[in-house]
Amino acid sequence: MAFTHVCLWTLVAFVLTWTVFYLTNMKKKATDLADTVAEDQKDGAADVIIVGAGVGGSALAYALAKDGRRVHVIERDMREPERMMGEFMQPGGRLMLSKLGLQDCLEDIDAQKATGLAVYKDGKEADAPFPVDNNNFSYEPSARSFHNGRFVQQLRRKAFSLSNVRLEEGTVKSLLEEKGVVKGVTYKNKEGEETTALAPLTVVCDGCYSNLRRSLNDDNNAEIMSYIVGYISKNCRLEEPEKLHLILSKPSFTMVYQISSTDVRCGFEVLPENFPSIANGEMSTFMKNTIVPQVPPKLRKIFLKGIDEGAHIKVVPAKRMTSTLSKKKGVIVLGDAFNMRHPVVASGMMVLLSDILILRRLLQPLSNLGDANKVSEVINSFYDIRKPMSATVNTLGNAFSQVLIGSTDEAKEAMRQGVYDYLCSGGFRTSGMMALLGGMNPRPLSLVYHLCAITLSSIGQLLSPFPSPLRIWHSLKLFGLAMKMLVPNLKAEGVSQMLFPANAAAYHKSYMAATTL
Ligand SMILES: Cc1cc2nc3c(=O)[nH]c(=O)nc-3n(C[C@H](O)[C@H](O)[C@H](O)COP(=O)(O)OP(=O)(O)OC[C@H]3O[C@@H](n4cnc5c(N)ncnc54)[C@H](O)[C@@H]3O)c2cc1C
Repeated sequence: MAFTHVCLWTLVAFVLTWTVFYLTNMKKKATDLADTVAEDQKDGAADVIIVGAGVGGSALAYALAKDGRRVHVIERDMREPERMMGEFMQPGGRLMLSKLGLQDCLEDIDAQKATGLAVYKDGKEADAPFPVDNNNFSYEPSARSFHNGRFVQQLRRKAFSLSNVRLEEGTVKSLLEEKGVVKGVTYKNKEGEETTALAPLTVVCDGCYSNLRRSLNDDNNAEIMSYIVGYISKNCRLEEPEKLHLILSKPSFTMVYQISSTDVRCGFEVLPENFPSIANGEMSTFMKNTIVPQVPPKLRKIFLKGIDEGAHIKVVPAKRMTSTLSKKKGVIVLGDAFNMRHPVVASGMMVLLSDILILRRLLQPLSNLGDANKVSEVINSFYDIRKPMSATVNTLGNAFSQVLIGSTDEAKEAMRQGVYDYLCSGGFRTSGMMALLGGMNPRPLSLVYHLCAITLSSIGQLLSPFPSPLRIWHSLKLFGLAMKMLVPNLKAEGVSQMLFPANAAAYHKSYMAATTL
């Protein structure tokens, strides 16, 4: 009995001692952190830490530094990236670049001018150019295609030419946090030492494979929709290099476009359930037997060139992820770490640049970023103001990607045909869709209008020449499919309030005000 008492009291004493030690230590750490933040601020340390110097991190560093902020960028790899993403800058994205003063980053990288799409389906071909007479779009209405890595290096060079931008090579491991407020990051520097950096504001811009977003959002809704498989055919030039060639092939779309004066990107979408193995040669067979025969003859030679020359085949997941605001203060997540849509609309960089423009504008009135509550207010309004652009592009991307998947279902096929007919019919339909795709008309209401028009014209085609019971059945199915495609996407984007004309006008106005310099 006495022995049990001794043991129990020893255990209680141990727990008490440990608790006191732990609490004292925590308090000391918190005080140390607060002291270091204050000390760092006095020493002229950074106002903002940016994690990642990809498209978003570099562009943001430039924009904030231009406004006089001291920016510390931590990037894990400063070498030129070699990626199969972010190779096409829509006209709307070019406008954003110019508003940020970064338009020259598209120069000296052998970027190619693109005036629109050439769309192919079942042996037919049609052009869908960007509209040239869009009064609402005050910039040259063409896109640029390029090697992503060259563009990223230009952005980095431009940002780091500013004396108040400090670039450091290092890998960020975690966010430093105190009572729900992010104070900085821990990272491994180039020498391999674990160290910390502190600033009143941390921007997480670490891309689509972001580790940090998980520590900020419980709601990690990133979903892999499919895979994009691609390679580069070298030393060749397309007959029409100024068009992005989109083939409505099966199982899904194929794309071919010039990314430099001598290089052509060839790529296609594969659905996760039928992914051929690259290692055992199934992919090569799939490309040669399934994809190549569907590539129009005028593009086929170039498409085959890369395969025959053993070009390196890359596979990138096509993800979608709706944006979620972090509840923590002192931190903003941007770019692919924040929001993703299907890459078929080639618009991730455009949405990101539009976000940077808005954020920079909203932060400008704050003389210092130390007031976490004020910064949080900015982040909340940023989330609303970005909607016209982000919701339009995200909904378009996710809906478009579902329509482009080939199917044996008659209703689905009618919708796919309907998209081709509508996009390629010329006039108002083509210019309307291409203005949305090019980011020249960031209005969700216009998108809903065009998607409803596509649905109705597809139903009209299905019912003609007369509405038999089977045709009526397929039409009802098509209508159901369209709703299933549109409603969840709109709901996920939270744009229902934007669909009321009065609200839509107000949202559009605040978006335009925030992106006008
Ligand atoms: C297949 C595909 C094709 C696409 N094509 C297009 C297109 O044609 N046009 C278009 O506009 N958009 C396209 N996108 C989307 C576009 O590429 C992205 O939206 C854009 O690159 C996102 O930029 P970012 O700055 O968020 O990320 P990134 O440009 O990926 O930059 C992230 C940076 O963070 C660094 N980093 C990551 N983790 C850490 C860490 N822990 N510490 C330090 N640094 C870190 C990385 O090294 C990288 O430099 C495509 C996407 C996919 C998947």
